[in-house]
Amino acid sequence: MLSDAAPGKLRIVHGDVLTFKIEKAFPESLKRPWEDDPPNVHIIGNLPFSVSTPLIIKWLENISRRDGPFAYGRTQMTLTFQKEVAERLTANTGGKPRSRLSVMAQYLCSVQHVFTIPGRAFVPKPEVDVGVVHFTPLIQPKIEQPFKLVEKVVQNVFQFRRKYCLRGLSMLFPEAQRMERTGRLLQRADIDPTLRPGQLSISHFRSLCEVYRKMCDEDPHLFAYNFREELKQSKSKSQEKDDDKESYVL
Ligand SMILES: C[S@@+](CC[C@H](N)C(=O)[O-])C[C@H]1O[C@@H](n2cnc3c(N)ncnc32)[C@H](O)[C@@H]1O
Repeated sequence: MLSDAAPGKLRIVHGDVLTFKIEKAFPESLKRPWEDDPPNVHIIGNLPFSVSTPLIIKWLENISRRDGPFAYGRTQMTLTFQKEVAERLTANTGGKPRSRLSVMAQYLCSVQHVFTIPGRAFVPKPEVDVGVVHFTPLIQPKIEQPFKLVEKVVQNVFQFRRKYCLRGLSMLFPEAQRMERTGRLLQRADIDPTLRPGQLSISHFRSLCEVYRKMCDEDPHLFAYNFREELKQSKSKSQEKDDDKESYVL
């Protein structure tokens, strides 16, 4: 009905936004160099919250690679989120909602919580209020390292959000050299180890990512290191030892 009402002006595509190739949806002529003003393509979404949060992570990674919807240039986005997620996306350093999402969004985009829509504006009324967030990709990201590397550092820092940042960062390193290498990372990045995750600014994260990148270049196994795997392996080794003991007793 909508496309009939606006012939030639509106095309409705039925599909899954998680797999739809937006980079093929518009003519090539709309493409703009990255450094120019944003192109005449705007993503507007009011999706279920279970879709919008994984989607923004996927689109942030697309921004870092300048592909997907950002093959047209610095495509702007206006999306809705649960209000608390909108507050995390836009939180400043030291703010209560400061989180992994704040750093991941703000190192790549200028992010603005434009307004909040009260839950009562919707039928049926959701349990939560809705935040409308506007994103404009930055010409120059504030951290110039691969997305996955930034994600790994940020994720590790925020996994112990009430502890000193030292705690989460230490999990980037194998247990055997954990304390020594964490100390070296913090010293080389010139970061106070007793800062809490929420107190770290984007430029603190930039220094941490740069030094961690150098450490990964020096040790090619480091980036693949996952402390959960090490934990699992050491648990299964001690389980094996216990099993051996039991069979001896039997
Ligand atoms: C909150 S409603 C918004 C409806 C309408 N766009 C509006 O703003 O009033 C969310 C809509 O997202 C659609 N949706 C859910 N998952 C989707 C997905 N993976 N891809 C595309 N649309 C999706 C639902 O069918 C539903 O129509």
